[in-house]
Amino acid sequence: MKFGVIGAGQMGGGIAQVAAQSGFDVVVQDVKQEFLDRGRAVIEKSLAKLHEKGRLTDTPDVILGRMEFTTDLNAFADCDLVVEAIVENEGVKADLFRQLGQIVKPEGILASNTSSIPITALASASGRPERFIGMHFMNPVPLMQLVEVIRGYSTSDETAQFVTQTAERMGKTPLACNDFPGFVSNRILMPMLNEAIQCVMEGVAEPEAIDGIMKLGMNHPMGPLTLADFIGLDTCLAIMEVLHRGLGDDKYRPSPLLRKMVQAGLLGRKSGQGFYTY
Ligand SMILES: CC(=O)CC(=O)SCCNC(=O)CCNC(=O)[C@H](O)C(C)(C)COP(=O)(O)OP(=O)(O)OC[C@H]1O[C@@H](n2cnc3c(N)ncnc32)[C@H](O)[C@@H]1OP(=O)(O)O
Ligand SMILES: NC(=O)C1=CN([C@@H]2O[C@H](COP(=O)(O)OP(=O)(O)OC[C@H]3O[C@@H](n4cnc5c(N)ncnc54)[C@H](OP(=O)(O)O)[C@@H]3O)[C@@H](O)[C@H]2O)C=CC1
Repeated sequence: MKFGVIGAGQMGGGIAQVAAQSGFDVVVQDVKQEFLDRGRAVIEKSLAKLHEKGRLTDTPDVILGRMEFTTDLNAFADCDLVVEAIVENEGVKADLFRQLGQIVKPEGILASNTSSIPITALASASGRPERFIGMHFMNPVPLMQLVEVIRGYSTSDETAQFVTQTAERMGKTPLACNDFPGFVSNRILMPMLNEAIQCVMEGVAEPEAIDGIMKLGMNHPMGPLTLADFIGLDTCLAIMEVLHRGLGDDKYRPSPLLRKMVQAGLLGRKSGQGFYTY
């Protein structure tokens, strides 16, 4: 199978890596060569770590040999499945899917790794809504078990079955849900992270204490502020805005502190500064 990935950021890189580990031929595209180089370096580091622990069936060189990195969208023409993992912005994603719908062979399936944006709207932009679906991996992709599979209004049974089987071939556990803002994962997770940020703003406790309380008290592997930094505060804000707008309830209002930090360029781990310094 030929597997396409758009975006070589933390999610796109992880999805491409796991697809190549699973034996697929993978094409990864991003808008600039420097993003591809950065993405490839992260993949190499992750593969080295997994190899060292004996968790790969092939060597890192063999896996990397299945991967092609390009800035050209036309490289997706003969892909069987293309998963998009670019910035969490509906307009930007819809523009991309408008182009992809013209480029990828008609029988090819298009999927979005969006955290929250309506799959049905992106499916319409692609011009092939029956062969369009949400394939939502979790971060960090090489370590996390879940793929949330989200059917749009017109997604066909064949498309849902193909993507479910592909997720299984990638060693993941696919779980299905319907197309509502934030799906299941982020409808439940993101208000908790937003509330933790609100606690910082209101001076309820220091970030370290908030994280410590949730780690030690609830056995969460990462505290909510560490996790928000890990996901990216820009992505967290974009998801809260989709929940707020899409569900029309003020309980999803993004914390003003979250908004201010994004405006200040404090995006978490990827910018070197968020609730913590990296
Ligand atoms: C926003 C959305 O739309 C949806 C989302 O994805 S929300 C985010 C979902 N993800 C989470 O909630 C993640 C929560 N965190 C965790 O589950 C865990 O902290 C974790 C799995 C990330 C790491 O596990 P851990 O045992 O706590 O930490 P850590 O010891 O640092 O990592 C374990 C090992 O994996 C390695 N590792 C970490 N990331 C890796 C990667 N991408 N590839 C390979 N190895 C990796 C670490 O280097 C470490 O190796 P050593 O044992 O040799 O030191
Ligand atoms: N972070 C997370 O924990 C998770 C995120 N997601 C979703 O995955 C998607 C990607 O997130 P994430 O990997 O964290 O983001 P990143 O910022 O790490 O990566 C996004 C990548 O896409 C590139 N990009 C931006 N616009 C375009 C475009 N028009 N065409 C091609 N590439 C483009 C970015 O380049 P540039 O650097 O120029 O912006 C960057 O390399 C989002 O939809 C997000 O909601 C899903 C699950 C978990």
